[in-house]
Amino acid sequence: MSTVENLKIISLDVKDLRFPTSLQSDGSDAMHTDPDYSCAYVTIKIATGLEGYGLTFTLGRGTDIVVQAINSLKPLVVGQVVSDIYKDFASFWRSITSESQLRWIGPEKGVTHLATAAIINALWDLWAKLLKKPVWQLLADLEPEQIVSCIDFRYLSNVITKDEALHLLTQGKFGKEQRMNILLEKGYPCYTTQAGWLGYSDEKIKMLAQKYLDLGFNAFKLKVGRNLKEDIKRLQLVRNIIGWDKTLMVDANQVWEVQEAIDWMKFLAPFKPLWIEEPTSPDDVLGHAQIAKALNPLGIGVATGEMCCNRVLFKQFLQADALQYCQIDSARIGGINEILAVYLMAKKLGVKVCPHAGGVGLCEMVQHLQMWDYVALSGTSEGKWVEFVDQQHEHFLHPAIVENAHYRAPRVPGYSTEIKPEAVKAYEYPNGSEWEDMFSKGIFHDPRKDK
Ligand SMILES: C[C@H](O)[C@@H](O)CC(=O)C(=O)O
Ligand SMILES: [Mg+2]
Repeated sequence: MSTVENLKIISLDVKDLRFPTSLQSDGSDAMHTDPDYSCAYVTIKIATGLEGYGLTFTLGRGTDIVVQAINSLKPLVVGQVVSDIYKDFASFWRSITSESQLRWIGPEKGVTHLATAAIINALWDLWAKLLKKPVWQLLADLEPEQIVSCIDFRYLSNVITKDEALHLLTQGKFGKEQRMNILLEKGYPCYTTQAGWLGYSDEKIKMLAQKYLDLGFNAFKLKVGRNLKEDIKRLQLVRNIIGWDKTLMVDANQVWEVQEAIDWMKFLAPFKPLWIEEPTSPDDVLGHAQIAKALNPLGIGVATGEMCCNRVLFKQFLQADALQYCQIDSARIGGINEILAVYLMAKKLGVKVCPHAGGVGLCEMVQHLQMWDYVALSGTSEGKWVEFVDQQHEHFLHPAIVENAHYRAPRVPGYSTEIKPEAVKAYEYPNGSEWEDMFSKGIFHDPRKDK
């Protein structure tokens, strides 16, 4: 810790970055038909000039609102001494999430929590750079007491206490070195959603399924939920290509009623999906539990988490057997500190964590978390994957690297969150050069004209 003593945060800057993914229907699903993958991108600078980068993922419109929320939290960050934050990270995290007036517009959910995630992610990037380690290794090297000191256990004690967390983390130390070596050699398994976006033509789906099969992928996720006949046709198309020995997942992105989800999935069951993801409202714990119970005899699990608003809701999903695959998302809840709590609860209750990724920077970040889990907590990658989508990585200075359907363990210090300055200039909304160009060609409406 000595190298980070007395360093003050001197600035926090945030930018609205948007990529025009809706043009090709990249990222489309039954609920989100035209996403422009975007992010609120935070830069935190300390007195030495070192910068930490963090972001939260958005779908285009609304990113400006997250930017505003980040600016509202800024006074709580600028002027802080980083060593004070990292010595008692849980207290700092609580100061951000429980600010007595701002919390009214959350608390710990929605826009304010996305803003928290971007700031907290930047602070982890900074910490890892100060210690010259990738985040996964920083986490793996922290003593159990230090990990626990990052977590706000408020509202969790009926499922996990600090002492239980310490016990799980201490157990996780056995075999850590060996697992680190395996990770460095083999990487961590991933599945892809690249072939599955709902707005893609059948030809494109077939071409991409074949491409990723040839690249060594053995697990594929398809979007469903708009039209049952279409779903059946597409699942058949993809099964024809990948065969029956590969894993298939399906994702409805919250479009169904509870009974509708059960009925629809009975028709998709012959295609042997491993899980149905987000079958209904992301807040409906008991609805998910009902779906999970009904689909269990068909061998289909329930996956959710990418829109689970905080650790408390994750707790209830886990308590109620409402999910079999816990999909933490690196930018939805309040950054690494809160996600650590979810991993610990999932470990205690024996639920597999298969992180959501794919959106801008999500693959870059979440690979670190799952690698830490493998090395220092659950100790296994059996039956687990991190999602992978091959989009927007070219804009990152140190992008996620996938080879043979495995994420390579990042070696560069930080959280892999730094976006190239030229990409920031081109895609800042609405004044970036790419946006100016698209507005001038009439490809998108220029919002500045509405003012
Ligand atoms: C709108 C997003 O692309 C969403 O469809 C992503 C998602 O649900 C997933 O990757 O899973
Ligand atoms: Mg999903």
